[in-house]
Amino acid sequence: MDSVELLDPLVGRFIPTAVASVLGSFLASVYVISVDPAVGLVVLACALLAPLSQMAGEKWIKERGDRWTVSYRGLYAESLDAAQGMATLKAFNASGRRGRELVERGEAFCRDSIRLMVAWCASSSVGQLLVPIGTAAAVGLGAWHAATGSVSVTGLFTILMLTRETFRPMHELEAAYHAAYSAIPAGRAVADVLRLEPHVRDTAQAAPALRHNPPGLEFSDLRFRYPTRRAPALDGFTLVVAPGERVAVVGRSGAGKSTVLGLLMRYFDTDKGSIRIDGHDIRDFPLAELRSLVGVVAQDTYLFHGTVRENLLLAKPDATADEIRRAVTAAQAAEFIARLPQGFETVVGERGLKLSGGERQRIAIARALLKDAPVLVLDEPTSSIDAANEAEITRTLRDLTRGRTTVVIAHRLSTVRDADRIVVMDSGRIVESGSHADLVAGQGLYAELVATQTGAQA
Ligand SMILES: Nc1ncnc2c1ncn2[C@@H]1O[C@H](COP(=O)(O)OP(=O)(O)OP(=O)(O)O)[C@@H](O)[C@H]1O
Repeated sequence: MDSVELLDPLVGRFIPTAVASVLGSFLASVYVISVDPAVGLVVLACALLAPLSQMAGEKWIKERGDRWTVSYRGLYAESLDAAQGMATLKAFNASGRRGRELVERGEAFCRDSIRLMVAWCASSSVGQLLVPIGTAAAVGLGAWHAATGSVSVTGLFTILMLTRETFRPMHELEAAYHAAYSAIPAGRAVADVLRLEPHVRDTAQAAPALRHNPPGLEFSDLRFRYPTRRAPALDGFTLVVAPGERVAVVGRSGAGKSTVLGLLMRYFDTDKGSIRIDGHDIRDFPLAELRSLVGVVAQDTYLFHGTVRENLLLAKPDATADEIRRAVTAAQAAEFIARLPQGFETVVGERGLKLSGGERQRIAIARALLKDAPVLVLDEPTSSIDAANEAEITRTLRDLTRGRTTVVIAHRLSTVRDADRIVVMDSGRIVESGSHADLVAGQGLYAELVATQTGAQA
């Protein structure tokens, strides 16, 4: 946003001034040539050399300008980060430390700004010096030619007037360029963003017809590494979920559970392997169609700045008032929404009224109900809910999963016992699979996780 705004002086001021200056200077110096060729050539040479000398320092300015941009963006991002994370910084008594770091960044930014100014001043002062030199030479030569009679008094008067007119636009150009200098690195930053290619290409034209409702899912030998990581997040993940089956995926933190969801939604594409819905590769579905097939109740529900109703309509923009009422009742959200100051019209989310984790989760469930997708992914659905509400929400979720193919990603093993099947992940692949009783009896990783959690709760 900032970079776009910085382009304004370049587009709005520098470019029109540059066109007018070049044209004005050229015409004025051509007229002086017609009056006195020698004087005209001196004026034209100085008029050309002034901007050329500036261009010679361009590389120097560019280097410093690039450093200035990096410094500016870093300071901006870190200041914003510190403001947004103020509660965390205060809780860790780290706000003073972060404040000092920001001051250091600010000082570095100040130094980079001064370096850029110095480069700018040095390169522009050569050009500026050429203006009085050119004017003095033209006036001196013109006066001499008038004294020797080769130029009339009227000609000398014309030379005096037009020499000034040749150099005047140079001053204006200089001022406009100065105002626009930060637009050059900003323009590069904007171009960098415009050149970015999406990770995932939406090339499919029409969605294949589904034979089963709900459809089955097939994850075959998925291998995936986040671009910023060395180790793969998924390494040979294979899982078949039958139509209508409810499969729970468990595993230690970082095992790759949420990555499976990210790949199913095509936030990223797999490096190797494939995901199929009802036998069709997910890349054969247009992205919008694919995402309309999958409902997600995520770990942390994001509420946008808007009313409760607007947040619910995100799932189904044309939902009727009756559909909304039924969804919130089934998600057990009706009661707390009724208690809000303006009910459904209460503004929530950023800068609005904050809701508790459990209330947000109920909204997420209501959204999933409204979306009514045949495939459902519950990503740690009860992680932000207290034990008293957990049983109730778990019951609601069970109703929600009826008649849908469901993948439950869970940390709290108490929430997955009634799944049709539990699969256990470790280092990006499935290492165990079976019912709760089978897995506990197997004395493997699942039994270990259960023992750890039971021990932690005891
Ligand atoms: N956006 C990302 N960029 C880079 N690495 C990531 C990203 N998201 C996850 N990872 C890494 O990929 C691995 C798998 O992460 P993932 O979130 O899938 O695990 P998880 O089993 O869902 O963990 P948790 O239960 O803690 O949510 C981890 O090593 C994690 O650090």
